[in-house]
Amino acid sequence: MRIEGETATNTDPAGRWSLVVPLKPLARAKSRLVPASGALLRPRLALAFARDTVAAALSCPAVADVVVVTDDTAAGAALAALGARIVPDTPAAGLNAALAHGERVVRAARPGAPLAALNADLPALRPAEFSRVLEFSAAFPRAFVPDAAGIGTTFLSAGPGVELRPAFGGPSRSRHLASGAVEITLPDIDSVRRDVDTGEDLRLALALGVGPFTAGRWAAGALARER
Ligand SMILES: Nc1nc2c(ncn2[C@@H]2O[C@H](COP(=O)(O)OP(=O)(O)OP(=O)(O)O)[C@@H](O)[C@H]2O)c(=O)[nH]1
Ligand SMILES: C=C(OP(=O)(O)O)C(=O)O
Repeated sequence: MRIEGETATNTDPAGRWSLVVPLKPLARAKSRLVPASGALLRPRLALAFARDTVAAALSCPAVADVVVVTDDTAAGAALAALGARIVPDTPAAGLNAALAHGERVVRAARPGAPLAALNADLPALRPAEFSRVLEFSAAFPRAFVPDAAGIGTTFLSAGPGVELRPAFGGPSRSRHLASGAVEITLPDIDSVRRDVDTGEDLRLALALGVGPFTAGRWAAGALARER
């Protein structure tokens, strides 16, 4: 596992992205999913969502690296195995503090790179759709993707040298708009907008087509429920 404190110089002429992915400790993550998943499956699904999100992001040619901000050691190890860099969340001060911390780590390592925050609950994320979002975002100092409900945010970008100023949590779409970030209204980016908070969100993500980790977890859970 790579740890905070490692340094690298930004010699990437292609202007590839660094992503910051926040992940709550699994014991507390995706609490709204319990009615659909049950208490046992919930943390496993939360990790599966993060694995599918990180794997899809890392497979985009425009992504140089993914930094996951988490205090969860087991989740960190699983995501490091996919190629993510893991940064501890301490002192734990909530989602936006975690993103600001990740931003500082990324800027120290790759000061001239574009940077974006990406939520870890996008199990249907498709690399082709996400690549289009990244390409589009590169034209603006700050840009964001509203979630499927049109209330929250799944992605927020900042160009080289631009502060991210994350304002995630609840109705963050209006906050990001008010902060001057450009709302990305590209067609056919459903997989980037499909965050999963509730059982209904999960049903819609499964219909869209989730990645292998979530598909496997959900199938195993269904088998267990049948027994
Ligand atoms: N590192 C870190 N990540 C967080 C924190 N709070 C939320 N996140 C992550 O931020 C993203 C968006 O959060 P939510 O959609 O609210 O996910 P959640 O908090 O697991 O879900 P609920 O328990 O239902 O609120 C997810 O990737 C979460 O794992 C935090 O305090 N620290
Ligand atoms: C974190 C967010 O909201 P939610 O918890 O509803 O996914 C957000 O969209 O900023």
